[in-house]
Amino acid sequence: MKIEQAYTIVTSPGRNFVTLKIVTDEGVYGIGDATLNGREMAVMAYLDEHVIPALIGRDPQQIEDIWHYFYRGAYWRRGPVTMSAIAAVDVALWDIKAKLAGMPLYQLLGGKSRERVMTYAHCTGKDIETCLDEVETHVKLGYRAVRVQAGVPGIPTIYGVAKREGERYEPADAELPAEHVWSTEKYLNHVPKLFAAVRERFGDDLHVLHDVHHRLTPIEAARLGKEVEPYHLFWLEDCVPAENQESFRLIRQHTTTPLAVGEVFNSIHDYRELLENQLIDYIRMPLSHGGGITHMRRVADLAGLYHVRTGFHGPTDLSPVCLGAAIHFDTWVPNFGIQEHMPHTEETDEVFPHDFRFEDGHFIVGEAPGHGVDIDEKLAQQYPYKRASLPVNRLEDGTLWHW
Ligand SMILES: O=C(O)C(=O)C[C@H](O)[C@H](O)CO
Ligand SMILES: [Mg+2]
Repeated sequence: MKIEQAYTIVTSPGRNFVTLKIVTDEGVYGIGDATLNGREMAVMAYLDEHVIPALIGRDPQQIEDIWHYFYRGAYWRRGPVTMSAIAAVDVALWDIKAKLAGMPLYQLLGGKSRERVMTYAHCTGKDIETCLDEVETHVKLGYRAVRVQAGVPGIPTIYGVAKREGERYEPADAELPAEHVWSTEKYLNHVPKLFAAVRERFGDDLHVLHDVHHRLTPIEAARLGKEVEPYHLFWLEDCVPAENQESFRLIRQHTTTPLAVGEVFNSIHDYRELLENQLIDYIRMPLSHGGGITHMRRVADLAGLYHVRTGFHGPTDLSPVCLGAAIHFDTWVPNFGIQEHMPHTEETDEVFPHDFRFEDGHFIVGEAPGHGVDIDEKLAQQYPYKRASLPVNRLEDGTLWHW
């Protein structure tokens, strides 16, 4: 069997997505998500120019060899563009292999470790009250876990909170990066009040999560982790930028609040010190940025040695193809923790028909052979690419900060 054709498809049904389709000489095909929010065209060019020409003619069943061919063979290892391109190939090839086997992907990975996949919803509001009302709505929808992000007095625009009430939150909202203002002091003084209010209104059973989105220094993160301990968070996410893995030692020494890290990671090496020194509790790297299933399996196994569980990134900037593959992975992986769920628009769901379903706060994996997600290429053409950039943050004095 040979790969006869492979091509990228860019579509924007509400936001941009890049998809790789690989077709075999026997007519079986697979698809992988190659979306890298705000840098879509870089991955597309990498695939079109450097990967696809070298894929044609290869045996699609040799997933492992193809992975190493593009990882080692590039010479320039790692990085989000390279690893997203490799991930798209890898997920498409696992899709093909599972279709050839006539099995849903989770069976090929080793079968079910659970019947359903617990998800967490995004609950946001311009202030604490509005955010709590959002929590109530999501609890009524069946969610057992919620991520809470509320506006902070004195900070005009904040990560996770839509600009206008009733609007969906989508951070890549302008052709060129919007400039936001950040104040660590205002944030740190305000955010513990949010968790106190959530516990006061919803009691102890609800899992409560929060995303700091890389904005603190280690000592500030240590303070926050310590202050929110009484509210028993499920996790505190990305409390500092994580290039310096060693910095988590300081945070860890001060707090028992569980830590989740890695949505911007793309390699097992980004995690090595964090895991081996037991500095975190959840890994977040998504399949579509981290080299696909082949690589993520290794990261999850390494994490398992240190009692660390998965909590895959799942915002709308990962396409339903990534989400569908993640739900198979979540259904199989022994050290599963939770799956992020930020619903796609109806238009996106129409472009990417899928067989996973959402029920009572959980995803239920589908039984179709493969990863169960397809792309309607004709419909995809109706939504042309539109350049969209993530914002940047500046401190109140104008200093460029982490967004
Ligand atoms: O979903 C999350 O936890 C995020 O932090 C979402 C990111 O801001 C988003 O993926 C950026 O593209
Ligand atoms: Mg995040």
